[in-house]
This record gives sequence, C-alpha cells and structure tokens, in this order.
Amino acid sequence: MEGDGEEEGGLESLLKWGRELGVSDSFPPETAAQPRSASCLGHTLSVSDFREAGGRGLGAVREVRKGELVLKVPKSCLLTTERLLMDDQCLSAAVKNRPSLSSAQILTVCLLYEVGKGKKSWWYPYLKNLPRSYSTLPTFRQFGVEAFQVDDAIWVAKKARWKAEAEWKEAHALMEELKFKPRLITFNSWLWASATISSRTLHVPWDEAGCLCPVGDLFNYAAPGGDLAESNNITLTRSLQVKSLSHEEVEYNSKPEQLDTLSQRLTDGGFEESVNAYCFYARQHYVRGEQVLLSYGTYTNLELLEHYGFLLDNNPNDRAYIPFEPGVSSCSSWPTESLYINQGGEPSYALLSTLRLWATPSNQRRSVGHLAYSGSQLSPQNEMRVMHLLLKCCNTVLQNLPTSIEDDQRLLCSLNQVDGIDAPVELLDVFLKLGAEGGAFLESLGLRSRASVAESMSWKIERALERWKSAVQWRLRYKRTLMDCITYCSNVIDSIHSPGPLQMECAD
Ligand SMILES: C[S@@+](CC[C@H](N)C(=O)[O-])C[C@H]1O[C@@H](n2cnc3c(N)ncnc32)[C@H](O)[C@@H]1O
Repeated sequence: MEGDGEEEGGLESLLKWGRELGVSDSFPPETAAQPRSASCLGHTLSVSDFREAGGRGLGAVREVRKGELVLKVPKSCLLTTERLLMDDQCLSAAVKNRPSLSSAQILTVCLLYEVGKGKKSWWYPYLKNLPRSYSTLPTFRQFGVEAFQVDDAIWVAKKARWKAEAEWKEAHALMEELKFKPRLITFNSWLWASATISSRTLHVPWDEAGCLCPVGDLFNYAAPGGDLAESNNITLTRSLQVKSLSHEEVEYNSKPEQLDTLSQRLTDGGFEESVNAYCFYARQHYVRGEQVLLSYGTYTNLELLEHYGFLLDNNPNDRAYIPFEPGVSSCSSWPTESLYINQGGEPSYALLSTLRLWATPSNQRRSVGHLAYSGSQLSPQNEMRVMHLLLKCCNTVLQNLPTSIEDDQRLLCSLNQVDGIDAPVELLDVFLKLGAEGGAFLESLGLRSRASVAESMSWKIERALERWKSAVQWRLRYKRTLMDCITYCSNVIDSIHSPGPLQMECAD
C-alpha cells in the first residue's frame, strides 16, 4: 500500500507459486519446458518492464500466433469473494450480516482482510506483488482534480472520490466487526483496495465484483480499434468475457493449422467452465520480445483514468464533449452521451445529425428528420450553419480555459523532466519556475521551503506529480481534439465554398 514499508519484488516467487498451482503458458502441458529465466512463466510469457506501455507487463518469449491460448489460470488460483468466504468462517459470518453492501464493497473488505494476515495469507506471494499505490480518479485530491480544467472532467473526478468515500463509510462497521488493524481501516487503505479491484479484476459469471487473477492481471492494455466486430466481442477486465471453449477446443487450439480458424472468433480471454480456468488468447500475432496486450474494453480517456489510472494519447475510443446551448440537444432524440467529438476531431454521427436538425427552421424539422437521422447532409446552407456553430463552440471552450495547448505542452515537458530529479531542494526551484500552477502544486502539498521539500516523503510528491501529469495530459488531449474539430469544420466550410469537380458534377 501507499508508503508501505513492505519489501519490493518477489516476482519470481509469484511465478513459482503460480506454476506450482497450475498457472501455465505452455500447451499442451506435457511439452512444457522449464522456464528459460526467472522472469519467465514457462514457454510463452515473461514479465518485463514496458516503459512505453504500462510498465510491468507480459512479453512473448517466442513467436505467438493470433488466437493462440497463451495463459491458463486455474479457478483454484482466482482470488474471489466466494473463495475467501469459504476459507474463513469468521469473515463469512460477518459478511452474511451485511446484505446492503455491494459485491465490489465486499470484495474490497475481503481483500483488505486478507492483506491484514500478512505473510500468513495463502495469497501472500500474489498480494506482495500488487502495486503499492494507484492514480485512479478517486485518488485525485483537489489540486489534481482542478488541473483537468474542463468542468465535465472535474465533476467526474469529484464524483468518483465522493462515491469511494461513501462506500468506505458504508463498509466501516463491517471492518470494525472484523477487527481490522487501524492502518487497514483508513480511507487511504480503502482507496488502495478499491483501486486494486477496479483496475485488476476480471469478469466471472458468478460474481459481479469479478476476480483477481494472479499472473493474468499482468497483461497491459491496448485499446480495441473502431472496428465494431472487434469491440462487440470485448468487455473489459472488469467484465471481460469471450465465448467459452470446450476442453476439446482448447486441445485443438494447440494445433497450428487450426489457429487461423480460431483467430476469427477468439479475442482476449474469459473464464471457461469446461476447463475450470481463466483462459487468455492472443488477439494478434506477436514476435519474440513484443508485449502481449489485452483489451479491457472500450473506454474514453477519462474512463481509463477513472478505473485504471492511465490514459492513451492515441485512443480510438476517446470522446470530447462540449457544451451547446440548451435547444441543441433537444432537437433530436439521440441521447446526450452520443453527442461528442471523436479523437480525430470529427463530430459523432449523432452530433452531426442533431446539429443538422438544429440548423433547420423548427417548422421544417419533421419533414427532414428521416434524412438527418440517416446521416445525410440536408443542404449546403444547412451544413455551413452546422460547421460554423461547431467551430464557434470549440473556439469558445478553448478561449475560456485557463491555459493554451502550447502552455500545456511546455508544462508537460517540464513535468517529465522533474521525474529525473532526485535532490528535493532542486525540486522546489523547478516547481517555482512553473508559474502559478507550480506554486499551487507546492501549496497543495504544504511545501513552502526547501526544508519542507527535503522532509516530505518523496513517494508523496511522486504520486501527486503523477496525478497532476495525468490531468495535464488529459486536458491537452481534449484541447487538441477541439483544435482538430476546428480544422475539420474549416475544411468542410472551404469545400462548400469551392466544391471540387466531383461535387460540382453531382450538383449538376
Ligand atoms: C491489469 S494491470 C496490468 C499490469 C500492471 N502494469 C502491473 O504492473 O501490475 C492494469 C494496470 O496497468 C497499467 N497499464 C495497463 N496498460 C497500460 C497502458 N497501455 N499504458 C499505461 N499504463 C497501463 C495501469 O496502471 C493499469 O491500472
């Protein structure tokens, strides 16, 4: 846990523990080789540090084909509420008396209860390798929240923390009944446990809270593309599911000639009743040394931050929302969540059709509704009004935000350099040079002098810095999307003013 004094590492002991319990990356198992190195699970996967995508993750130690089974974790290794209650009468009796708690709250309490057993816990090799801290949205304090700048994001971040706080208070009596050690009953410990669950659980059919899956939770994330067929197959780790395979199918899977057929229908992973294990499949071909990634589902950057504590600069599923005058959204029956701008700057289908209706005189909307809903342009004049409105709205948002794209780029650059500074006294000078926001950062941590920086625990500064950086990355990405939308609108306006030869022909 955050600032905890427990020893680091022990990854080798986690892999050894997992192997002994049947966690395997070698199929069929008879040919399973001894692991090639201590960081290797067996035949296929090895734990490495992938700095550019997620840090600690699983890499391929051989060529892996699309659709291939790459990891199997038996049910006996899954940390679930069901399993923990079965192993502990006292916990089971106390939990039964609290039917009003959600399944996620119960798993959070169970996880903390298990952590409280220390080295005596059967799960100790797994628990000691969990991250010490998280930067998911509920962990953001006031400074980090305000750094988002955009009202919607600030609201989402505040709500995430309030929700975590309310859930912790509701679970307090149960934790007291279970005689939790004082440090485990704190809100910070709750944040740690609930972030562990939010960012690492996989879907299981018998419990909404999901399961913690040793070794299986080391896969880092790659966003599913815009491809509908692909995203249909995917739900996230928090509810990751694929079509189950029978035992025969799993065996069949190990035959190379079958892999191409299998790759048509397999993505990522899921719990398979027939083999009583969590199974993970390669979603693409991997060469040796490449990181094997998993899709946890389709998320915007804000959702990734909320549940997983990171965001992607290049996220095909990101969405930017901007405020419109109240009459706009009521012009169509599209839900408000569908009225957004894609990461490339294009308005969503629903937003375009809504704006086209808005730009139509109200007494004519009924007669052109079918055209607007089918995605058609209504007229060049109508399209011009739409593009001008969108462009104006994006400009207004950008002008009203406290910093520009260039300011944020400079700030992010400086924050990335701070990462390399070890001496606390130098840190103070660097933050002071970052202007008002740098000053506010120091103030938020109560750091007013070199001495206070030197005395402060470096992990505390590091975490706060990480959250600040995430918020700046998020707002920079948001502003870039709005700038791209302005370019998109300008291009459409230009093309209407001076139509290309094809458009002229069509108009004739
Ligand atoms: C299921 S865990 C994956 C393993 C994790 N890296 C670890 O060290 O235990 C999910 C967490 O990994 C990190 N992560 C996963 N994919 C990432 C990515 N593409 N970029 C940045 N961080 C990522 C995030 O911290 C996320 O909450």
